[in-house]
Amino acid sequence: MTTHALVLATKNRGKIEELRALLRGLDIQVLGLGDVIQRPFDVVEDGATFEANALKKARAVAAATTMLTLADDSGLEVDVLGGAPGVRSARYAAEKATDAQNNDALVAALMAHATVGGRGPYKARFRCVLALVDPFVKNGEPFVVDGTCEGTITTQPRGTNGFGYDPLFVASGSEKTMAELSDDEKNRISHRAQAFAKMRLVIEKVLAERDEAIRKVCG
Ligand SMILES: O=P(O)(O)OP(=O)(O)OP(=O)(O)OC[C@H]1O[C@@H](n2cnc3c(O)ncnc32)[C@H](O)[C@@H]1O
Ligand SMILES: [Mg+2]
Repeated sequence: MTTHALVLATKNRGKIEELRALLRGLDIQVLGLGDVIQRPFDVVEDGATFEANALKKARAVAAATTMLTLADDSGLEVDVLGGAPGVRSARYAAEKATDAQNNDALVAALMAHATVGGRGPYKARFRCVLALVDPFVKNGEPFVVDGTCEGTITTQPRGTNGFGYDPLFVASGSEKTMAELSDDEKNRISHRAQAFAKMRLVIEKVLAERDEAIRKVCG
């Protein structure tokens, strides 16, 4: 029986842990960037959409590794901020900002909004686009899926689980922030889980096709 492998085109530890948990149960070995590329490797995320950035990351890593590659581009959209931080979520406070700095910048932006009469609840959503690139599919198109998790932003951070804006995000139907949920609870409702539910079928199909191709060549 063949063991397939897939590389995750992300440097974000939080995403890696969540994607590994979501991929559990598939007959596939999951590798990180550091397992397959032993040199500095940066992809400039200058796309105008999550989709453009996810595709750019997936294509760059697939080209560098020749491996089946899964990339994630994701972020938070806050309605009263016109959809910001959006594609700039990782660098909302500054280039190379920490999660804490981004959270502080988001609270500051909402406080500034409050001083001109705006008030909560601040409707928001997490969005995730996953792109899968198989560099050996002839004339192949990448597979792209998306997922959304609706909620509101609280200006009082709570919880220590998860990553990014999780301490400020309360999913619809929940009282807790994402950072107060267990890993399993977050992985049942998150934007990443919603996207992965669609991607899972695609990965299963790719693996079945590879099994078939391997059987033909290797018996
Ligand atoms: O590009 P890679 O290497 O994958 O890692 P990154 O952290 O730069 O990832 P993005 O460019 O996709 O930016 C996503 C940002 O959106 C936020 N974000 C995405 N998913 C999140 C989640 O599940 N919980 C909290 N914040 C999240 C968080 O601040 C991330 O840094
Ligand atoms: Mg990034």
